[in-house]
Formats: sequence, C-alpha cells, structure tokens
Amino acid sequence: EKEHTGDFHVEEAVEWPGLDLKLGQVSGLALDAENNLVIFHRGDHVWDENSFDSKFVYQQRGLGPIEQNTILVLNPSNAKLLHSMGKSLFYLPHGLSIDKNSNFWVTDVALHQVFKLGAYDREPLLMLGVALQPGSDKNHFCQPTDVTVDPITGSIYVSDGYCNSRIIQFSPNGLYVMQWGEETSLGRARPGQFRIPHSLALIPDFSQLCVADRENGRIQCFMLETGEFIREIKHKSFGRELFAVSYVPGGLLFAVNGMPYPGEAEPVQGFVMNFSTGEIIDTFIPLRKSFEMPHDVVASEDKTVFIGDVQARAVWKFASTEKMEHRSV
Ligand SMILES: O=C(N[C@@H](O)C(=O)O)c1ccccc1
Repeated sequence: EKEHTGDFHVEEAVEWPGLDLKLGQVSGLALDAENNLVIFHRGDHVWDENSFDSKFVYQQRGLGPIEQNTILVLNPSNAKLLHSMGKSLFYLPHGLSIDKNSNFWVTDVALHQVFKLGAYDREPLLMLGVALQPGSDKNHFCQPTDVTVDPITGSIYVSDGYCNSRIIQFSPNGLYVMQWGEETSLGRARPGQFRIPHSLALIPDFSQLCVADRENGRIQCFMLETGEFIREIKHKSFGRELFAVSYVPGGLLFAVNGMPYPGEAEPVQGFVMNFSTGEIIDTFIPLRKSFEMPHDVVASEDKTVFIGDVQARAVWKFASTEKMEHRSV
C-alpha cells in the first residue's frame, strides 16, 4: 500500500479542449469502465427561482423533457464525443454515477426520481420514486440529489435531497431496505443531521458512504450496511457550503466547495484529502476561466480530476503531479 506522503500538486490540464464545449448546466460527472468522461447536463433547461412552487412541485412541465442528449460520453484526452444518450427523458438532471456493470444511474430533481439506464437502452431498466410527485415516504423522494451502487453488494444508495434530509438504501432490485438522517436542528448540526445531502462517495475498501452535507459545509461518513455515523470531515477552508465529494481507490478524497458569501474569506476551490486522516493534501482552482458553482467532481486512479460547474456550464480537467516517496507500510 503506497502512502501519499509525497509532494502532491493538482493543476489544470490547459490542453483539454473540453472547456470549449457548449453544454447546458452541468450537474453530474462520472468515469466509465474505460475512464471515459461522462457528463450529465441540462441542455436548454435551467433550474432557477421559477422552477418549483413552495411545495417543490416542478412548474415547467409544459416545456416537455429536454430534447438534447443529456448524457455525453467523451474521450478524456481530446474531449471527442464517443456516445450520447438521454434525450426526451429528463427535466432537471442532477446526480450521475456508473455501476460496475456499466449502467448509468441518475437523479432528476424535477421528476423526483432515480433512473437506472443501460448504456445503449432507450427505456430505463429501473425507476424509483413517482414522476413529478415530491414526498418523503418509501417510494417518494423530494429533489433527490445523487445515487450510487455498492459494487460488492449491489445495494443502491440515494441522497434525498434538497427537500428531505436522508440517505435511503434500496436492495439491488430496488426494494426499500432502510434509511437514516434527519433535518439539521437549529443551532449546531449534529452527526447524522443534514442540510441538503448533495453528493455521495462510496468507499468499498472501508465499507463507508460519505455524503457532501452541502449547507452544513461538511462531509459525513457512515457505515454502508447500518448507516451508523463514523466521522465528519470539516475544514475552515471549506467555507459554508461543500457541494460534492468523490473517492479514488488508493485513499484520496476529492471535494469542491461553494462560492464564498459576501465578505467571507474562503474561496471556491477543489480539495484533495487523505481519506484516512481527512487532512487536506492540496487545493486547486482553474487557470482558464473561473469556478462559478462547481457542482460535481470525479477523479481517476491516475489522479486525473474533472470538475463540472452548473453555472459556468463548463467541465475542467486537472492533472496531478506527485513526487512519491515509496514507503512500504
Ligand atoms: O442550488 C440550486 N441549484 C443547483 O444546486 C443546481 O443543481 O442547479 C438552486 C437553489 C435555488 C434556486 C435555484 C437553484
């Protein structure tokens, strides 16, 4: 097991042409089995103040579903489009992950649903939640934010959502198993309380699920099988909001925070952390353009990192240089 004790530095790969892609609001990123970059974006739809009523019911159904392909598969080096799908299915894309059988899992905050899509199938293989009906029981979500599948057990985990404060576990064939989490009470946010569980990172090596607890500006990690709270990772440099988290086999955790509120010092940036200690190893920002609302992060084992931004409608690529001191531990 290599230890990350070397001098680790993340820098934008400025030769990546993907920054010039004309995208809609970029909500989710994932890497497929060949390390191709997969982008989940909103085409010509936007999530703004008029998208939902006070009961979280989507107001723009009249627009119909997004007619562009919302799922794009790109060559990670030259950003060439390899495959695209997901037209006429979604209204407001949000989370994206790819399971070990190369199925795409997505959430749609307008539909309040989770979908499992085969790489080349038009019809979803599985749907959870009831279209356009927000709720908080076993088969209703409220603006579900992310979904991820345990590669060992096949269990499905959903972070639910902007208008709920829970993580739900489903069986591999979509049956409700259990849930945990509650709303953050006034004052201090306690363990297991959320204020927008916004992004999930599943760590099979440690049987843990880490959650970007967005408005509490922290990461919380839980035991996969029981939902038992294990620990919180929080740094002053996160500022108020922590938007996304992603784990890379080998022990690194990547995250992005939110723009600083007026007068606040902590800049919007990417973070690389040592998963075991929670300590920050490096932080990074783009060389070209600037982060506006970085919304998802994904990284590959060679420490290539992609950041998708829902406001800048852009995807940056970063490369890592690491002088490794090889210590066998
Ligand atoms: O957070 C928001 N959006 C992003 O997370 C996103 O996923 O677009 C949002 C909040 C209030 C109104 C409109 C959008």
